[in-house]
Amino acid sequence: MAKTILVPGGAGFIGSHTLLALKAAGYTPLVLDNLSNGHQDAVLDANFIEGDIRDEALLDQLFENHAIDAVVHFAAFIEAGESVRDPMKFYDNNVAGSLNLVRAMVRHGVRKMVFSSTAAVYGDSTDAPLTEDLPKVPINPYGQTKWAVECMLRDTAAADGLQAIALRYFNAAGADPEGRLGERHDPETHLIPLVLQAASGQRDAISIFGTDYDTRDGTCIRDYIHVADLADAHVKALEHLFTQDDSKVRGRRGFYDAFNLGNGQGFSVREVVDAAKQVTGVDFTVKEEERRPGDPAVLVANAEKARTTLGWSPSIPALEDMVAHAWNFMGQS
Ligand SMILES: NC(=O)c1ccc[n+]([C@@H]2O[C@H](COP(=O)([O-])OP(=O)(O)OC[C@H]3O[C@@H](n4cnc5c(N)ncnc54)[C@H](O)[C@@H]3O)[C@@H](O)[C@H]2O)c1
Ligand SMILES: O=c1ccn([C@@H]2O[C@H](COP(=O)(O)OP(=O)(O)O[C@H]3O[C@H](CO)[C@@H](O)[C@H](O)[C@H]3O)[C@@H](O)[C@H]2O)c(=O)[nH]1
Repeated sequence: MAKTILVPGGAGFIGSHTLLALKAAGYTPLVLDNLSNGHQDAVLDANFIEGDIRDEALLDQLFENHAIDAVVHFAAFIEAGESVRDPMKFYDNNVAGSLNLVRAMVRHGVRKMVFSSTAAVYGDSTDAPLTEDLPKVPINPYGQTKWAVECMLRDTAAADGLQAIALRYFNAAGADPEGRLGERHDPETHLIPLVLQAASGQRDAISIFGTDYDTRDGTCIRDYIHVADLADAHVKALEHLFTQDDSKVRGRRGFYDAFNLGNGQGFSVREVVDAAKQVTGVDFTVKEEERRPGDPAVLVANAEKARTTLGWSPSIPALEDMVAHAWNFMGQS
């Protein structure tokens, strides 16, 4: 029988794309989303429950009524800049929400979780590319909340037999190559969709936040990873969890591991702008502004561990393809 996967945050950008990959791999996803930032119509071909991971009674009801085999947990607030301005909003949703969810899993004997973590846990590291074992020193509350949840999963694995994988995504980008889904954050804060809004005339210009970073052209460098490749990594992570030999788990000992997901290649903000101009053929206005609080200068992944342990490798590594798929989703190509 198909395994049922609870997907909190499945109506969001990465979650909705992952639903397609889960279905294609033969799983039955069940989405739980409070629609604070997601879209119900992004849930294609999966059951949807509107609700909040902080609602203990709802979680109890859900775990009682459905035979859930694993949880793939995307539900969180995601903007690093906003987390600097309103940290408690992030601690409440990301940490208290995840605590409530993990507690419910332990109560109901559901042991397997894949968790959306982030490159932001590494803070302003001078190492590039970043490996998983580097110190976790987030420089914004958002990254801090994600690292707090990772610690909770690690410790709960040791004490209560949870089996958890944290996937540390670098910058999610692109859209479903078949055009069914795309990025619809509102308000949008991410670089690529904003740049494309400038190209399509939906906004007057794009602003570059900071041109005095210690990088090759003074702007921040990020490792952009296609959302379809992230989706695929969740399937691989689940497979890894389902092939763990439970009989070898002594006593209450569980399993916890973390994997970087990126292409291993960094692009500066200016390079992203240039790629968008090339893909769209539009020469839009670019402004230069002050740094945005909470932004590390460089975040580039070493994703070797995900390749060797999970058998994952990106299939759409080119930045131009990510930009083109996002542009296609906007109905512009
Ligand atoms: N977008 C990126 O580049 C990126 C990079 C690294 C990590 N992540 C992480 O990946 C996950 C998904 O990111 P995304 O870009 O798809 O964001 P998103 O905002 O599109 O998706 C998050 C979803 O969670 C839902 N949600 C939020 N709080 C909830 C709650 N309390 N209960 C139920 N549902 C709730 C929202 O409505 C939304 O649908 C997040 O955990 C984020 O921190 C994202
Ligand atoms: O109008 C804009 C928007 C962004 N940027 C810059 O572009 C880069 C990328 O920014 P953005 O697209 O907002 O992504 P990040 O802030 O890097 O964060 C994303 O990527 C992180 C992992 O690296 C995740 O943890 C976060 O959830 C996700 O929002 C940063 O240097 C920004 O300062 C601009 O210059 N102008």
